[in-house]
Amino acid sequence: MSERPRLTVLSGPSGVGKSTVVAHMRKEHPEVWLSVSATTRKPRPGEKHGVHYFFVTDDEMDKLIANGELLEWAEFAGNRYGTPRGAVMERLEAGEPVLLEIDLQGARQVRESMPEAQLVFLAPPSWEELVRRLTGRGTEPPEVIERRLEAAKIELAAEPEFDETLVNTSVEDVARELLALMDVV
Ligand SMILES: Nc1ncnc2c1ncn2[C@@H]1O[C@H](COP(=O)(O)OP(=O)(O)OP(=O)(O)O)[C@@H](O)[C@H]1O
Ligand SMILES: Nc1nc2c(ncn2[C@@H]2O[C@H](COP(=O)(O)O)[C@@H](O)[C@H]2O)c(=O)[nH]1
Repeated sequence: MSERPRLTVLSGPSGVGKSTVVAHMRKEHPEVWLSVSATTRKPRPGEKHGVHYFFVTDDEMDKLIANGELLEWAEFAGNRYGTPRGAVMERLEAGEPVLLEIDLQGARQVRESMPEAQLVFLAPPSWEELVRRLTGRGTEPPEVIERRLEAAKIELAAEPEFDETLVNTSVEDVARELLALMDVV
């Protein structure tokens, strides 16, 4: 029997460009399966239920957690986020390359429960550029940006915990590097 492919976790501070890199990568390689998380955060304009996230109520999130349906979950900047366990396990069993885009707390939980997982940290070229990207995205009010930047300081300090670090200077370059780490190309 062939070895089960490793699960890859992509983490990094809010605004570093995780979603941008993953979207670019999946345009060329749709066979990379990206887990759709559940979240209590409200949708941003253009975000679709079941595509970008499963947008759930606090009660629904409580139930997902209580029923053990999440592989990992965390509270991040005032909202909860979690990875539905069933879909991830199905895809791994089917031999597909599986990617999770989650925060540091979630990455640490995956490391505990699935030590074979590959943890990749996406770093900004500089702190100033991270602030510019997060602010420039224009999706969060100033107080939420502040909370996310506070979290970013902790996340950047945790970079040595990861197996690999990619610096997001060029979306194209990082997408290529991530594909190589996932053994897709
Ligand atoms: N290499 C890059 N150079 C310049 N801008 C970039 C680059 N990568 C991403 N961006 C821009 O940075 C902003 C944040 O990117 P994105 O939303 O992908 O970040 P994220 O890490 O997924 O954030 P979050 O964790 O909050 O979901 C977006 O406006 C995006 O267009
Ligand atoms: N621990 C988890 N973190 C997750 C999950 N899904 C997304 N995230 C991370 O949350 C922050 C904020 O995301 P945003 O969409 O509100 O900007 C970011 O770091 C995501 O990677 C998850 O299932 N578990």
